[in-house]
This record gives sequence, structure tokens and C-alpha cells, in this order.
Amino acid sequence: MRTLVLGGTRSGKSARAEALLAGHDDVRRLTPAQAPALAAALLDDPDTPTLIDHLGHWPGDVEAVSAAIAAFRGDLVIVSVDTDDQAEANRAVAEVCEHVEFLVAGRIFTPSGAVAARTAPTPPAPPPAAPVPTPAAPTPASPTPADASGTALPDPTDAEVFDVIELPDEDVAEAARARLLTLTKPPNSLGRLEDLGVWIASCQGVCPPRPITDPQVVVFAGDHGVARDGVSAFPAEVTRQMVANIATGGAAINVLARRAGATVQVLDLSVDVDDADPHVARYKVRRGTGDLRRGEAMSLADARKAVAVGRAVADQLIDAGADLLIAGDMGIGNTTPAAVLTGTVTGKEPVVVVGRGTGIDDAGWIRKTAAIRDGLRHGRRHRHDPLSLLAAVAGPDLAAMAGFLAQSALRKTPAILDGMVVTSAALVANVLAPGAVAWWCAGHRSTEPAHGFALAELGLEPILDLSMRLGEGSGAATALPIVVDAVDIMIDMATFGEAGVDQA
Ligand SMILES: Cc1cc2ncn([C@H]3O[C@H](COP(=O)(O)O)[C@@H](O)[C@H]3O)c2cc1C
Ligand SMILES: O=C(O)c1cccnc1
Repeated sequence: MRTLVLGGTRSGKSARAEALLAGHDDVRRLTPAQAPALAAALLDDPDTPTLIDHLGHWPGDVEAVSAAIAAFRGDLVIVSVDTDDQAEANRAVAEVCEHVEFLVAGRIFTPSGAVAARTAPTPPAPPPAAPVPTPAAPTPASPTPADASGTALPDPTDAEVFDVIELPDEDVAEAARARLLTLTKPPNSLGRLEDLGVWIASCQGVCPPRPITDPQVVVFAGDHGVARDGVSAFPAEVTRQMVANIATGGAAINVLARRAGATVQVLDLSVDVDDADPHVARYKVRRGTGDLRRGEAMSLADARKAVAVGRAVADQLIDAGADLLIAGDMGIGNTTPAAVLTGTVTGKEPVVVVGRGTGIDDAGWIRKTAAIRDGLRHGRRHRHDPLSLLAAVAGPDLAAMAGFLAQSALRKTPAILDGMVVTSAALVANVLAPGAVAWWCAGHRSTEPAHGFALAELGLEPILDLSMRLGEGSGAATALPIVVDAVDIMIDMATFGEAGVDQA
């Protein structure tokens, strides 16, 4: 537990800090004189309960010290004076502390503004960001879902094993580039529309490409154990409520997909309800997840089942004629596991992959960063084993998305990626099925910071950048009409010869 105790001079900070560590008899004390060696001292021994009184002014060293604080495992209390000079350092340190307290005249204020007891011996528990009810403990998956439609869970044997992913057809790409030069426009004047047309032609293996006639959106829904602890601005019930909203056509994804001519279905992989619509829950793996902070989101068997579901759903849609796939997400708290997946695969620190999600406040941000940090500790152990990684820190919804996207590539069917949640699953899918990324484009850039790292890792440049941060597949569905336009350009534009227009 890391606590930053801020205040003016003689505000009671030091007494409060001593009280916070009163339960330990072996407290190490670091003073401003040790400032240059502070990071090293913390990194050398990240377990002994430590008091830093007070945080000196160390220009240029802010990053190293806050990284060392972030990596500290034992109880750590940092006292700092709240002055302009210290503002930058205080902000950096606050970002990596679970608790921040402000002392005024011996009174303790927490970031939510609540007044706590005078010099209480233990820090107050963080207030939940929203009234999040305690859900029932996650139950193991039923071997066969109670399902009105009679659809059984697909066979999970070897769900994580993929054949070699082939590249889209480079000869067709070449032919498509040549065709674009014959169309009645200056060369390359349609910019990225031209690249997208070439890409779809090479995915389809035919030039000109066939029109996109059956795009399909699948929203993968699930709850997350970590959402019990105030990492979202919304209560966990919203997952089930939004699943119903998507099923009846009232969500943003329904509106955007309709405009683009795409069909939407929502699948409950792991929503924490016992009265789910049997059709929506026909592939349900379990209710909710365990705690990603302990690396126990679900069992390997559940991860395998979920990957198998994603793959089977992609297969069914492609077999029925789908010519473009979009995955969407619905699950309160899911930007936390998504940040853990992204941080693990891209090797980034918690403070850079954390985002505001649905709009959490500063106290929630601190809790979320701490949860991501704990998740990353487990994630990093499974960095090279995508199935174990999904089991430790993700959930059935994200695992099914990864299976769905990897299968789209195996089946040579293009997919448009959505925001940071879906793209975190895509990162894992590209480890499961190396090269799968060649079959995907990025619909948009979400405002979530982790999304930028994920896109860079995949080498994808998003089509749109509209400051969206919703999920559900909404960014991909917004980009879909542009991909359709790119294909129609390749098909319908007249050539210079056909139109009798002179070339340069
Ligand atoms: C009404 C509503 C509709 C949504 N549609 C997608 N999300 C998105 O926001 C949630 C992730 O953010 P966080 O990690 O902060 O909870 C997920 O449910 C995601 O699908 C929604 C969230 C809400 C509240
Ligand atoms: O970019 C996303 O996918 C996203 C952002 C915020 C909330 N839910 C999803």
C-alpha cells in the first residue's frame, strides 16, 4: 500500500505519516538528504515498510522516483509539502499511490473530499466510485448451457492452436494498385481509400473486389470481478442492462451498424446474471470473473472454451456468407483487464496504459492504476503464453474476441478493429495466430491511452480519430461505410478509357 500525505507546513503531515506506519516496528526512514539515491534505495529493498519524510525537490528525476515507487511492494508512506515547487513531483507520485491524503490543521482529507478521522491509525478504505453491489461469487461454467436453441458450447480441444496464417494475396494487391491508376482521378488522389480498396481486394483474392454485402458485428459481453472495487464510473448492473439494450436495438452500436448495413448480435459470455436470455447466453462460459489482481480471472479450461466460442461464431458467420467481421465489447470494468493485456503485450507501465474508461474520478483512477499494476505483475509471467495470459487477467468475453479475430484471419475474412478493449484482444489474437493482423484494419483511435500503444504494436493506422471512447464496436461501425466506399470505388468508377477522359 502506497500513501502520499500532502499538506502545508506544520499541517500534521508527519504525525499522520507516523500513524500510518504505527503497526510496523521495522520502519525504514528516508530523508531529503537521500534524494539522489531515493529511487535506488526503493528498488534495492521494495518490501521493508518505508517512510519518506519528506519528498525533496528532484528535478529531472521525477520519472525514476515514481517508477521506483510504483514498483514498491511493502507499505510506503510519502510525505510531501504542497507547494508550487513540488507540484510536478507530487502529481507524478500521486499517480502511482493507491491513497492520497491532504492534511489541513491536523484534519485528513481524501481526494473525494470526505473528511476522515483525526490522525487515524490506518488509512481509510477508498470510497467506491459508484454504488457497486457485491455480485454473487463467480460460478463455474455449466458443461452444457441450458439453451432453448439447443446450441452446445463448441469443442474446446486445441482451441488455442492455429494453423499458419497466410498473407492476403500480394498479386491481387498489385493488380488492384494497377487498376486504381486506370480510374478517372489523379494517381493516389483518394489517399487511404485507395489503400483500403487494395487491402479488401487482396483479402478477397480478386480484383476488382466483390462489394461488401454482409458485414456482421458481434458484441461480446461479460462482467469482471475487479469492477466490484470501484474501477468504473458505472455500476456493474449496467452490463446486463446494456446487453438487453443491444439485443433490442437501442444502443449506439445498433444505430451505427444499421446505417452501415451491418447486422448486430450480442453474446453473453460471462455476464454475472442467472436469468440471462437463453439465446443471448447460448455460449455462456461462466458468470463474471475472478480477481485479475491475483491472476485468477478464470481457469485455463474456461479460457479454452471462450476462445473456442469466438472461433466457432466467426466460422458460423463466414459459412453463412459474412464478408467482413467486427467485434464489439460490453462489460462494466472491462477497460481494466484490457489495459492489463495491452500493458503486458507491449511492455508498458500501469500509469501509461490506464485511462478514464467510462469517466472515473481521480480516486477511481488511483484504484484502477493499482489494479492494473497488480494485474500486470501476473500478466508478465504469462507474456509468451496467450491462453494462460487470458486466463490470469482477462475473461471469457476478451478471450472469445481474441478467438473470433484470429479465426477471421484464418478464414481470410477481413475485420475492422474497434477501440482499446477490442484491440487489446487483437494483440493477444496476433500472438495466438501470428500474422493475423494482416487481415485487420483499425476503424478508429479511441481516446483511451492504451489504444495508441496497441495500434503501434500492431502497426495499424486508424481510419478515424473522432475522440470516441465507447466500445461496443462503435468505432469500427463508424469506419465501416468508409471501407465500403473504398471497395465501391474499385468496382464502380469508370476508367479513363471507358469515360473518354485524357490521362496526364
Ligand atoms: C451506458 C454504457 C454503455 C456502454 N457501452 C459500452 N460501454 C463501455 O464502457 C465500459 C468500460 O468502461 P469502464 O472500464 O470504465 O467500466 C464497458 O461496458 C464498455 O463496453 C458502456 C458503458 C456504459 C456505462
Ligand atoms: O476504446 C474502447 O474500446 C472503450 C473506451 C471506453 C470504454 N469502453 C471501451
